[in-house]
Amino acid sequence: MSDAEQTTPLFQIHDASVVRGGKTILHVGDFALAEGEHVALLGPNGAGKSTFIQLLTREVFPLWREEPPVRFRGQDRPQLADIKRTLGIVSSTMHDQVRVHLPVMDIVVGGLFGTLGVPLRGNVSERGRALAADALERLGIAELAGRDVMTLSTGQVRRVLVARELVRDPQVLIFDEPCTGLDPEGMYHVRRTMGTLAAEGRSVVLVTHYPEDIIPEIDRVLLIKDAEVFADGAKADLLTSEVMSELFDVPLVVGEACGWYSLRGAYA
Ligand SMILES: Nc1ncnc2c1ncn2[C@@H]1O[C@H](COP(=O)(O)OP(=O)(O)OP(=O)(O)O)[C@@H](O)[C@H]1O
Repeated sequence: MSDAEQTTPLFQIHDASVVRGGKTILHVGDFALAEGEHVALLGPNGAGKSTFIQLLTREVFPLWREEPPVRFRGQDRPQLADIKRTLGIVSSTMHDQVRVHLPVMDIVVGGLFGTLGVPLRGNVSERGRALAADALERLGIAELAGRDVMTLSTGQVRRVLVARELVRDPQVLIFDEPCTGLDPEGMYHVRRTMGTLAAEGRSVVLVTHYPEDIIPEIDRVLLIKDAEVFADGAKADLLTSEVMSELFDVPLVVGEACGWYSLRGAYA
């Protein structure tokens, strides 16, 4: 990689406004994410977090500006295929679609085709199956390969969906509220999975309502409130009782232990 490529951010946003029904649902002044950098987007319901992610994935477009508001690796009109190859996305939307009796191996191999299972005419090479087996192994769920996905717990399905993204070897993993609906065991494993991927050198972009999801590897947090970037900076500066109370508009107390954060209500 040349020096110029190394310093070009993975994503760059400048003066991006997303308008729906005559209302600005997100405005971002300036934001840049470096290659390999991790960030957590935190904020209340309806703040604009998912819209922010959709700006990056080009599922929504900002208002036109003379200077293009969103750039991917310096390009203002990137190929969608390049973005798709670079990003892996784990969200509850995909989880909701897991309603078919298929072996876990087929679900994971399906990631190579962008389908939920292996397409009828899909020709799965030995290498494809080996990639899928390797992804399952790295996430510590190799023993699930032959299981019917419909028989798994919610937490196991979510990790299978991470493996499904990993077969394409994306440099960036976006986790959109990955722990929603999971019990403590499921949360433990999903958070550990995020740590594994961060340690492999991939960017982890996390969208969450809860500081508990922010793994120690993520140092930067982007707080979003009322369709604006409320703050962008170091976790140690922003995950404080004062800032969280202001972000969520209720009195809250932040705790920290061994790089992990927690949030509880400050009841009088
Ligand atoms: N197509 C649309 N038309 C009108 N309003 C929309 C549309 N899409 C999103 N919104 C509104 O934009 C705001 C931001 O939505 P977004 O999904 O980005 O928030 P979020 O922070 O991800 O919320 P949550 O935490 O609840 O998932 C919300 O108030 C939502 O109702």
